[in-house]
Amino acid sequence: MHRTVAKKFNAYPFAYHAEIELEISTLTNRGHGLGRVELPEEGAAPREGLDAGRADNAGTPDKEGPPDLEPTRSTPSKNSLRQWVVMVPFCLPGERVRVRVFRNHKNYSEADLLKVLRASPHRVEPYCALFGQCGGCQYQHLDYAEQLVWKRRQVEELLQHMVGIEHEVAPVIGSPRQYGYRSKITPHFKVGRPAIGFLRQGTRFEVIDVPECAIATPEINARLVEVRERTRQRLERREYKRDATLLLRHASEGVVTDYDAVITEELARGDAQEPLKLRFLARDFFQNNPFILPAFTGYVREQAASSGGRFLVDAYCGSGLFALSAASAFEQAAGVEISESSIRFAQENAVANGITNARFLAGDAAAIFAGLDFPPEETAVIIDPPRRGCDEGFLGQLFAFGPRAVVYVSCDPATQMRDLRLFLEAGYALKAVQPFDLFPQTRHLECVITLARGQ
Ligand SMILES: C[S@@+](CC[C@H](N)C(=O)[O-])C[C@H]1O[C@@H](n2cnc3c(N)ncnc32)[C@H](O)[C@@H]1O
Repeated sequence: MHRTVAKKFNAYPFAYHAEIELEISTLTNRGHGLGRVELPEEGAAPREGLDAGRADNAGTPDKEGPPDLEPTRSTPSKNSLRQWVVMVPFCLPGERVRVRVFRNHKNYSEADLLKVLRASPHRVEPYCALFGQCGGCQYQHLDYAEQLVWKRRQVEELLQHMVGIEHEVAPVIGSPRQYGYRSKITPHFKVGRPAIGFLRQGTRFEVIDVPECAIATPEINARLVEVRERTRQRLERREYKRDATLLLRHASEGVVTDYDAVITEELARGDAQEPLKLRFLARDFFQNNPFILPAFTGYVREQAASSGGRFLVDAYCGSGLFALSAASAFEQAAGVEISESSIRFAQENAVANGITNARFLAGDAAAIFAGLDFPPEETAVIIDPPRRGCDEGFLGQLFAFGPRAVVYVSCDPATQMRDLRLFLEAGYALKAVQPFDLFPQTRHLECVITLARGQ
């Protein structure tokens, strides 16, 4: 793969493009294979294939930053060898691989996969021809059952490393569809470039052309042909003044491309009721895997309701997904959300679905607690914040209110675990950890944790 050569290459411990062989032992939460090689202690004679000098080879500034999980620090061993971590995308635990180093960091190196010398029994043929080039998917080469095993392990390790506790993590609930599940894609393009697609794996700025996306619904892919052609013609006519992002969103109305379109998602409910019909603006947040939503919302409802509370708060409620799917299990429900358009639709969705015990407030999540007339000891709170997690102001208000139970839904278990520490310090006990795979073939996962206030 061609890389832009710009800044000075740190050539310790490997020369630029040094080729090495190693065993992959685990996956990082970026979905990269991680292996270790033995290095002589600094000061000992360099070994074959290692360049302990500091050559002036140019480096490769276009790779992503350090992994979410710090690799284990190199530790000296008695025989003057030490372990050095090497990260390699697209290879699997148990594999022996030949790789080419493109960057050395202070305590680990990054490398590209050249050859799988001994394959994992879980290696499968990727479905998409662009797998390995496109930054969207990390796991198409790993069989689905094993993807779920590794996602569960990722949550277990985060609990141990970030929270310092061992707690049972339930097996990950998989998606009924493993390809063709995404109901929203947002291809990008850059003015003056022909590619319309997604970021190249490992880069932050380079867009690769993606004519078809294996994880998007077939309906989105059918529409993508026409959307790409129209965009290409407009690019040729120089109609765009700046780089942009297209939207294709699949809902009951079909596939829409207008950010301001009002669209409807139907959510099947297990209790023989009519499906819940949720309307929202195409530009606003809505979960992107509709196939897993009945199991996902059913679990969140059951966790909140089984706490024994009579009242429900849904913080970061969007267009009302959790509040409205759980409202019938409570006397009253209240939702809060910063997007005014989402909250307007949440109110309209309550009326349209004949739900009379739910009310919604537009504002910062922390605003829900002022004037809330629910008794805290009889209230369950669902929280589903953006990737960055909850802010301290919200958590302070939540702890001051002190609900009997909290069901914390997150698409980033690392920020969720950071917040979990604060819940434990505030006297909450961890009751259940249930990951859901809303994002098959990718490193992402959704995790639901249930907390109860200590007696
Ligand atoms: C992960 S989404 C969850 C939405 C909803 N629970 C659902 O599943 O459809 C997070 C939501 O938090 C909202 N949000 C972001 N910052 C917020 C804040 N400070 N206060 C309240 N809502 C916020 C976003 O607009 C978004 O709708």
